[in-house]
Amino acid sequence: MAATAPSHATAGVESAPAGRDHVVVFPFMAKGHMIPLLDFAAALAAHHSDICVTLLTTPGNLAFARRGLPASVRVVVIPFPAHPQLPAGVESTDALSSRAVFPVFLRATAMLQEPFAEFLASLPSPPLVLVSDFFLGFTQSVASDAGIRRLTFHGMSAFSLALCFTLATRPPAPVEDGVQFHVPGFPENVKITADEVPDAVRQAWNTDDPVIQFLEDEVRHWDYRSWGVLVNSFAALDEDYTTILESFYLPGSRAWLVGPLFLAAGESPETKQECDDPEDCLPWLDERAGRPGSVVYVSFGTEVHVPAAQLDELAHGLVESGHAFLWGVRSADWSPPVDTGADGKIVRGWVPQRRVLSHPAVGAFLSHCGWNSVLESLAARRPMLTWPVMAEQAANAKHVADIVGAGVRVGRLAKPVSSTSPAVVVGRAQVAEKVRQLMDSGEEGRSILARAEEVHHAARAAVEEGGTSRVALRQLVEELRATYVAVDGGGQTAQER
Ligand SMILES: O=c1ccn([C@@H]2O[C@H](COP(=O)(O)OP(=O)(O)O[C@H]3O[C@H](CO)[C@@H](O)[C@H](O)[C@H]3O)[C@@H](O)[C@H]2O)c(=O)[nH]1
Repeated sequence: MAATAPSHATAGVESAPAGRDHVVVFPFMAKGHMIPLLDFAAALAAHHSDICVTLLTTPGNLAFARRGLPASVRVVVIPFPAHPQLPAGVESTDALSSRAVFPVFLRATAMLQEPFAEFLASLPSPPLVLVSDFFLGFTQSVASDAGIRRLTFHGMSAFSLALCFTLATRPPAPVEDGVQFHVPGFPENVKITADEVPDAVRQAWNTDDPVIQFLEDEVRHWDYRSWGVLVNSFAALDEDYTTILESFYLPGSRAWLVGPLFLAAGESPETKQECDDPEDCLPWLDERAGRPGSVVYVSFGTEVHVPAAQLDELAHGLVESGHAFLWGVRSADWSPPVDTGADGKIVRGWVPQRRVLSHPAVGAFLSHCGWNSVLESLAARRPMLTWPVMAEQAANAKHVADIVGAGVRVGRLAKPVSSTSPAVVVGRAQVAEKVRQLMDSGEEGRSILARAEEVHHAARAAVEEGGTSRVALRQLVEELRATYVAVDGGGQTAQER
């Protein structure tokens, strides 16, 4: 690799990092993938101050990245590739006009290979490790060529990831809708239905969707060759699935459960002051602080597009439930068909979700079950109303509601099952009933709350001194350091597997 005219710029501290004390983190440009890796960078900097952490991102993501990081993490910016089908300035999936543009976005991010290679070539010595998202599969080949080990990150739980890998390689015999089946290698009591199988896996069985092809190539060719896999979860929630997960990687590779990463990161002076609350959600909740646990927080994350007909039913259902709600809606052109009253707040902009969830006025989270939302909700002792839509969210809902017992199921897919069929709509009566089931302090609601409380304590314990995640982070650094050797003449590190 030639190190001529590198096309990257450093924003932050300028010190030239030495290999053995340097970790490079490269997140995919989607909020649900970026946030946990920002937290990983912050956690590493907080607990291993002798390591220099460099976060790699693109210009359009710089401000968001910087806001989530302590000043000690160095940020390097590489240009986002121009793609004829992608409007200039769209550098994160939450800015995509629809899910249909996602394949184009993936192709654009694959073009980051060259500036990424230039960046690595400009380093004085190979870093201790590269931590990069599986969507950036090219990072494996570039790092490998440069004699650098790569730790892959998927954003998912060990449960969902192990499920994806197992079912992708061992499809079950056809089963009817709603019939539960056992997944090879999983504990006997864990059974799932066909519609809980993650989208990418189900589609891979019978379509040639371009996104699925991309993901399959990423995993088969690159991901399984990683030195290990970083998981934003913790042993009490996910240890039953780590052995299955590890079996897909090269012998000796480990799944490192070092989360919840936002708790492991803690709050630096910079991130503590930074609270992006453009819609004044927190003051609105403060007004309801006298009624602890009375508000349902509603959000479908940063990727899901919910059809207007479904949003209408949800609005009616929330009002009919009689409970207060705070709802972050992504669709700019949708208006509620019903007067939501003073106790129903709908916001369009960014919600400071973690702070909202830990606010005393909030009692539950109606969520699409993105993995970050699951962790944030349970860590804040908030039980969940699960409403998965896409990706591995139905598996996460299974995990929360049936395996952990900290949630009530509201519905499943709000999206059309095919391009010609109408969206599946969960009716208002069902929404209202499920909200009341959890919020009306019946016996079931109390036992679900108790489970959320247990997960909250386990999550905190995991990241404290001596906790499973804190120990795993230390072991990860120790093992990387113990096996670090500079590049040999053939461009391979001795420890490369
Ligand atoms: O207004 C908002 C919206 C989101 N968030 C944060 O954004 C993240 C959203 O992540 P997540 O809940 O995981 O949802 P998605 O953005 O939908 O996540 C994608 O990535 C996840 C991790 O791989 C997957 O589990 C999901 O299925 C996939 O849709 C969380 O940290 C939220 O706290 C906010 O703080 N404010």
